[in-house]
Amino acid sequence: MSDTKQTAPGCPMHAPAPTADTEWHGAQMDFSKDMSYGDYLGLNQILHAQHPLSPNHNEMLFIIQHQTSELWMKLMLHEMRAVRTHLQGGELPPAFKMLARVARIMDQLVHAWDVLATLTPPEYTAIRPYLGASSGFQSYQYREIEFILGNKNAALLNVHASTPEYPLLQEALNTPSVYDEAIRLLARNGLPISDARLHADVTRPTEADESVRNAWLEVYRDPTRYWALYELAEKLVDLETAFRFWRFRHVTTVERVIGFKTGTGGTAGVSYLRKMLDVVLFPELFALRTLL
Ligand code: HEM
Ligand SMILES: N[C@@H](CC(=O)c1ccccc1NC=O)C(=O)O
Repeated sequence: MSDTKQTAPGCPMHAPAPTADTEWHGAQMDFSKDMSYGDYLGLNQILHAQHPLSPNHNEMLFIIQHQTSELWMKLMLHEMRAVRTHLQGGELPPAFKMLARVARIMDQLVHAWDVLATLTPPEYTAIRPYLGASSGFQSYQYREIEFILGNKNAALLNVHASTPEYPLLQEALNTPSVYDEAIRLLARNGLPISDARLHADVTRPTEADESVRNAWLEVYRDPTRYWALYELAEKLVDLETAFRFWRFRHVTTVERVIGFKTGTGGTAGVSYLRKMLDVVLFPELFALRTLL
């Protein structure tokens, strides 16, 4: 490990390591040969990846807000891919554990907007010209999250054409969503699902299906008989609810900061983001509530 250790010259956070005879409550002090905290976590890469382009003080907040969001998104994807595999295998307890974690990560991202909301319009206006045409619209991890939850849109792949992420996103588009797998599980548990739904084009966004709604309705009318499916449904509702809050905080924060300006990504801005509030990921799980 020692030959991979790097130093950051001139950085006060990375002063020379203390000598081996320095003692503090028995703690190991010399990591010239052993893997340290920073080595394990790759902090040299992470903490040297903030490169403000403007002279404005507040750009650091903007950068770190997005970088931390992307890290949490990475974990969400890691968990959701595993959820999908567990649903395929009918292993519900581990899937529940992971779905609960994903919903809490989404909650974390919802609350993170409180930090960014301290960025005022004049502060952001000082940064915005330096952003060029870059925009969260180009976040490939966000797009993969949308895809894995079933909000597929092949046209949006074009943003990533000729990037290393393109094949990954293409695969995400072509792979059944977590919700598709939940519906297959309903069918495997003897609940009648239409052939049209079971063989629906997985590259298209989820469309409400009557047989799926009726299947979930049966689950909700007899929870004790279908307890695991009932729990799965509620976990999915938790996740969609948290996602809706995220979208809402995004659009309200954007309106607060840039008003109705056109987005750097080329969309109309707030009116585009408001349209996205109408997206329903798991339509039947919400539709059935009116019927109970
Ligand atoms: C001051 C802060 C922010 C502003 C003014 C802002 C503005 C916008 C605008 C106007 C759009 C529409 C696309 C465009 O034309 O650019 C957008 C999309 C997007 N933003 Fe932000 N945003 C902010 C912060 C964030 C943060 C912190 C994230 C977290 C990663 C984020 C993630 C996204 C994503 C994923 C999209 C695409 C949404 C979709 O297509 O449904 N944004 N943003
Ligand atoms: N679309 C934003 C720019 C923006 O927010 C942004 C730019 C670069 C990196 C991340 C961003 N955040 C989310 O869209 C705007 O129109 O001001």
